[in-house]
Amino acid sequence: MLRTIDLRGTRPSTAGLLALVPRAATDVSAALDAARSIIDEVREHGETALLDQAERFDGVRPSAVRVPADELAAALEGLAPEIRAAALQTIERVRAASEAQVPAPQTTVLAAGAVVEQRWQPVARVGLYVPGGKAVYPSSVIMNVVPAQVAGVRSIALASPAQSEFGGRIHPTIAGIAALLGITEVYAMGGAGAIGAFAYGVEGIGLEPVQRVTGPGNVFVAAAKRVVQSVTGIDAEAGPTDILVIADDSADPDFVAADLVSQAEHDELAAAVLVTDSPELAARVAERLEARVTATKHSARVREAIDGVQSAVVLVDDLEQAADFANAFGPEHLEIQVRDVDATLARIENAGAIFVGSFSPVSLGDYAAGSNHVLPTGGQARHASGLSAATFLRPQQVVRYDEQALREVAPVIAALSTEEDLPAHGEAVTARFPR
Ligand SMILES: NC(=O)c1ccc[n+]([C@@H]2O[C@H](COP(=O)([O-])OP(=O)(O)OC[C@H]3O[C@@H](n4cnc5c(N)ncnc54)[C@H](O)[C@@H]3O)[C@@H](O)[C@H]2O)c1
Ligand SMILES: N[C@H](CO)Cc1c[nH]c[nH+]1
Ligand SMILES: [Zn+2]
Repeated sequence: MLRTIDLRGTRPSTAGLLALVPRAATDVSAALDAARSIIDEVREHGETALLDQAERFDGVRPSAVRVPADELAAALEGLAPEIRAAALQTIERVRAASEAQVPAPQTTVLAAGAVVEQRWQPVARVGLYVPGGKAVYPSSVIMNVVPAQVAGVRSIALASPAQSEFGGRIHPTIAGIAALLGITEVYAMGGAGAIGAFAYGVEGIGLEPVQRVTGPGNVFVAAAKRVVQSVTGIDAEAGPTDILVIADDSADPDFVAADLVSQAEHDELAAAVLVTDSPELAARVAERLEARVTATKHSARVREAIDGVQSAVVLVDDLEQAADFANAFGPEHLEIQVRDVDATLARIENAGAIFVGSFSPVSLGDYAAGSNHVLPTGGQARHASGLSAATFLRPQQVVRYDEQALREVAPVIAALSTEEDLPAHGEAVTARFPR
């Protein structure tokens, strides 16, 4: 069960807190070498490597990596009505929230005839990863595709691992929801190989390199995204899930336990952390946790995650210290279940997504809140953010000066170019004003 980190009576510095933050023993950096060699195989041997890797890691050899159009059409046709309806509702909510993430273009007039515009340009082509190992993630199709479409990305490719249960095809619900969203370029490939295929392209199957790879995945997927960052953009390292709950004695211990188990269910490497100023609450959560871990379907996986070094109950003196710890941890998901939620919320700087109050569990955000569930893990939320329409957009500056506006600023350019000993820069301006 959860180990205890007792911070009561201490006031560690940020560096001190960072050293105490629980993290999995197998992290992204530990998976880098494996990811790199898997990517190299794909660069060298293309589709054959992807088929070999499916056989090796997914236990099945697909007949081809590219998913044929008729398979997508059949999957769309075969979507169960309740799944189709749930997907459509999620799509509608995620689309509405994603539209609000598109920044407005700006025009700044610095003087008469001197204008700097800022426009938001979508990346041209993206590769979206949808996990499918220990669990399959049709919801991640929506979380990837919708913001890319809202941003105006022209070319979208999607990948998910081959499933042995379906003879090497991708999971039919993933195929069906991709088709529902109008995606036609889909590949049965998983893990680091899929990320490498997106980054470098695969000749022979028409897979052209992408400019950005996004989507969640296990530690190998996250490591592969780190490896390919020099050739393609990524969203964030959205690897093995974590949840951190800040709770005081007003929280319902069963709600807290249920939420910790819900995210531990993803992966043995998932982190479940409770931070509380109430030892009584900690004890009651531990009781409920034991009952829930024993009863839940994926009990062995959940127990391994909860028992892992990455999971803990952290005892603090007060909720200010709880917020300091959360900021050092940089959780993917932060839940705040305390009496005065806004006071704690105001102290939070770092989190992928924040779930406030007793009736906003992480599972809500996983499927139906309208927020995006692809979020930075492993402390990356200290500097990165979750997937959004903005992930697929780049600000570009457009400079528009007329003759008079350039003439007015010419002495500034002359002074600075002379100071930098780059006189040709100044001459490019004076050439325009010979007299
Ligand atoms: N942070 C987020 O936004 C977010 C969202 C959803 C899920 N997740 C995480 O995504 C992950 C999903 O993992 P999954 O395993 O179910 O699916 P996955 O698709 O991420 O991983 C399966 C693939 O991993 C590769 N693989 C498996 N074993 C390997 C090995 N020993 N060496 C090299 N490669 C190997 C294979 O290529 C396989 O196809 C979980 O960790 C979950 O927590 C994160
Ligand atoms: N909790 C995951 C994000 O870390 C997302 C997810 C998808 N399905 C279930 N959960
Ligand atoms: Zn989840």
